Amino acid sequence: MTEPALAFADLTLGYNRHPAVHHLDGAVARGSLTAIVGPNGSGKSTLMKGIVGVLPPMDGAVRLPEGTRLAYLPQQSEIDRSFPARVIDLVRLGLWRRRGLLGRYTAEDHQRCAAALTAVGLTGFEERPIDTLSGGQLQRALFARVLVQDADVILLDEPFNAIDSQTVGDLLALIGRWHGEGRTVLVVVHDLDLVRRHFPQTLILARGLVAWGRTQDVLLPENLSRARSFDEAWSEDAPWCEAEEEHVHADGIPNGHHAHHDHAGDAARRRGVL
Ligand SMILES: Nc1ncnc2c1ncn2[C@@H]1O[C@H](COP(=O)(O)OP(=O)(O)OP(=O)(O)O)[C@@H](O)[C@H]1O
Repeated sequence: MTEPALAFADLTLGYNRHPAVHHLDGAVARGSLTAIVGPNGSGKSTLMKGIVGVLPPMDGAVRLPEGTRLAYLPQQSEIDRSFPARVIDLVRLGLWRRRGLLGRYTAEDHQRCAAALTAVGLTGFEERPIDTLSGGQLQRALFARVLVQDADVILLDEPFNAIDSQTVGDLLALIGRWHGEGRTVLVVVHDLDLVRRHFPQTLILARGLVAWGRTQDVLLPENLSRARSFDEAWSEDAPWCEAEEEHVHADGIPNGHHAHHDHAGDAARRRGVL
């Protein structure tokens, strides 16, 4: 079997010792195109941040082959648009691993950025300040940055949120192109019709893993209702549970977060939800 593009080994991620993604195991095949779906607050963005490494694991690990080049687009709400940058500056950021932030750009770099802007339909927007772009135009510029990055693994967090249908179609075409080039792409998506039409693989998350595999095998009513019932079970104010037997290390010492498991995950598990 070829080495996967990335793998999760009993991965638990969270904030202030509150787990938000629990005990995730599995591998993402090289060159696969996967939709990550789940209700609000189910841990999708948290998983993305864990893969990129901006959020270190509370337990377990994300395994990436040495030298993997990652590109990550956070949700638009996390992007600082007030920064005084032009579209071309934003796109050139995709070159920073090769050139450094103050690096001199080569003729090839200029050509690469121009080609990326053409590919996203933003030729002529080079000098535009990013705070003057529409949501769809900003998303196109961010996709141009991803194009320039030339990454092996591409992570996109809700790239179609509040975007007009023409732009959604253009961005989907770019995602299809990356998939055709053998890159591994993971995309957080809310629109299940869109997932069915464009994503061969789906991972359903509800803090724990609900289902993961071929989209037609995974996007089933029973899995979706299991994921939705997580939503109903979740309460920020719920009391926490004690450590669980199966998560005690071989040396008998509980994992850091297990002593304070959140109630929602356990309530859901008791109901056969997770
Ligand atoms: N910086 C943070 N500090 C504390 N808790 C956080 C932080 N970010 C997210 N959380 C919590 O972690 C849980 C998972 O959030 P996450 O953003 O990963 O969900 P999501 O599935 O991406 O949701 P949505 O579909 O609404 O974007 C939520 O309960 C959220 O409140």
